[in-house]
Amino acid sequence: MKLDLRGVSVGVDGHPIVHGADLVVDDGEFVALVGPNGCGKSTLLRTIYRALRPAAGLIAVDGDDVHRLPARQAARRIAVVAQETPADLDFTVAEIVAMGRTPYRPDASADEKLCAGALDRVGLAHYTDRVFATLSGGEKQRVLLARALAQETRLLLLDEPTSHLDIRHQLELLHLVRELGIATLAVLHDLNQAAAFCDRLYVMDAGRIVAGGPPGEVLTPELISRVYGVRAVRRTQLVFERLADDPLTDEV
Ligand SMILES: Nc1ncnc2c1ncn2[C@@H]1O[C@H](COP(=O)(O)OP(=O)(O)OP(=O)(O)O)[C@@H](O)[C@H]1O
Repeated sequence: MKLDLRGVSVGVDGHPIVHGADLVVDDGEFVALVGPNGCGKSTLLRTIYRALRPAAGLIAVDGDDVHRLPARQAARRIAVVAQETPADLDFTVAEIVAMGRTPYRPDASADEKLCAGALDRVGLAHYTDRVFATLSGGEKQRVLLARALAQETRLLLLDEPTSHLDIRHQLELLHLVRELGIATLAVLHDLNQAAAFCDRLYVMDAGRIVAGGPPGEVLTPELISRVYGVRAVRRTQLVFERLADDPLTDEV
């Protein structure tokens, strides 16, 4: 599954927000989209998952224009964890995750197994009967990732997927996404995390993509200073890793 954006411009309510964005996510790649608040990251992502239409340019998934695909076909190709959580309806966690199966012909027992597996992967297997509205922000975010996983697409879009998560769950989520091995485009704010987990990243500034490539090449102090208006300095500080990544722990 390949995502390919060519010259995508987007306006909202008559205001031009994104200008001529070129962006590619290859099969199996984990790509981050970073940039200052208000630069247009969510607007671009929303255009990829069809919440907005581009004013110009083409968004292709495996060569097909996503905005011309029937809704069900698009939903079989693209799963989304959006920034805004859905209205706090009275659905249970199981019902929310099962929504990921909507694009497919129902198969009760297979669907149930898939959804249970997806919830297990985000560490919420025991939450099936909880009412979604009663969950914490971080739990909601993980349930919505489970719904996206249950959708079994080859392309995953994530808008600030770690914003409500504590440091352990941030690492778990990023690790999980990387392990999925499916094409993923994620809006991230933490540049160190983006550099640690992503194959490549794109930097947006004022509606334009101003850089793209492997983190080590793109995230130079010069670029960070120009785009974010801060100085980037290498200093020793606490670095967080999953316990499972710790070689000492592995030996135990
Ligand atoms: N309806 C609208 N009318 C005018 N401007 C809008 C409208 N919707 C969004 N914008 C503007 O578009 C710009 C891009 O917003 P967007 O949410 O895409 O940014 P972002 O990069 O995702 O920001 P953040 O990091 O803060 O989430 C912002 O300046 C926002 O105020």
